[in-house]
Amino acid sequence: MVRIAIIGGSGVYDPKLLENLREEIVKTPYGDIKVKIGTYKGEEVAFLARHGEKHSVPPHKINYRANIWGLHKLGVERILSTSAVGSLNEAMKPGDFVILDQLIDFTKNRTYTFYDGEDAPHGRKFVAHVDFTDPYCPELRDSLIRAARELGFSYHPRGTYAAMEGPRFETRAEIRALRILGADVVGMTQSPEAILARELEMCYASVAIVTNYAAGISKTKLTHSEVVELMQQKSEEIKLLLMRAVEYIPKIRRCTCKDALKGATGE
Ligand SMILES: O=P(O)(O)O[C@H]1O[C@H](CO)[C@@H](O)[C@H]1O
Ligand SMILES: Nc1nc2[nH]cnc2c(=O)[nH]1
Repeated sequence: MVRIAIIGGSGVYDPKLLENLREEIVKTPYGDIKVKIGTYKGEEVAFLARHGEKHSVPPHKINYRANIWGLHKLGVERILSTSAVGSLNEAMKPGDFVILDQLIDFTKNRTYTFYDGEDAPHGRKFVAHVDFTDPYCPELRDSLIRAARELGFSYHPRGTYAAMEGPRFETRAEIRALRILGADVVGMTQSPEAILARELEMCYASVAIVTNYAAGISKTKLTHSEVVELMQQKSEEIKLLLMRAVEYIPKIRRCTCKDALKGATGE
């Protein structure tokens, strides 16, 4: 059973961090996913490229439900992910790591749940309203924070991520509004990825990498190539951070993520 997975976002397409790699196609009610499975210090770890290995899938077209359902089917309990973000907070500068602790969802046209009642294409045909007060697993966040601190990286132990529909970048006015609402960084993929993991009682955390200042703050035009270029510059640090964090993930889950459905279905 693979207990830990890494979801690589923009700029993180191959699991060069793992050894003895094999590829598995996992069938799910939402479609099949392709997962690479390898080992790191004897621990089996699954790797999934969020946008596909060639970044062919835009953020609003990602099959988030197949991805998360497929990892759950493999036995994954803990998911670490990367997110390339724009920063609205001067203190969070390009190249910084932000261990997200909060999320505000402004996406518009995604599929946000597995619990579609009678329409659900699997046996979980019940209604469920899960608690999402704290969207990220405290134990995984602690593992990422400890790793970033020990590696001496420039990091922020918490940050609020505004999830935008994309695939365009934001207007000046949208960023002005998001700052008023308390967002620190902005991206396009944390919703529904984080909520779907919680709905299957999996632990989830994301390390955001600031690739640019957001629209209206940046002095230059926003480009995806700038995002990928900075992610490539940071690829070694990202690999070190993720692997050190994997080592620090507690073997026993004492967080409440594993009980997310308790009380959620009204039973
Ligand atoms: O969130 P990840 O997958 O890192 O991707 C980020 O990079 C792309 C924008 O350049 C968007 O998809 C945004 O969400
Ligand atoms: N939505 C959004 N996603 C990003 N990913 C990297 N930079 C940005 C940005 O400025 N806005």
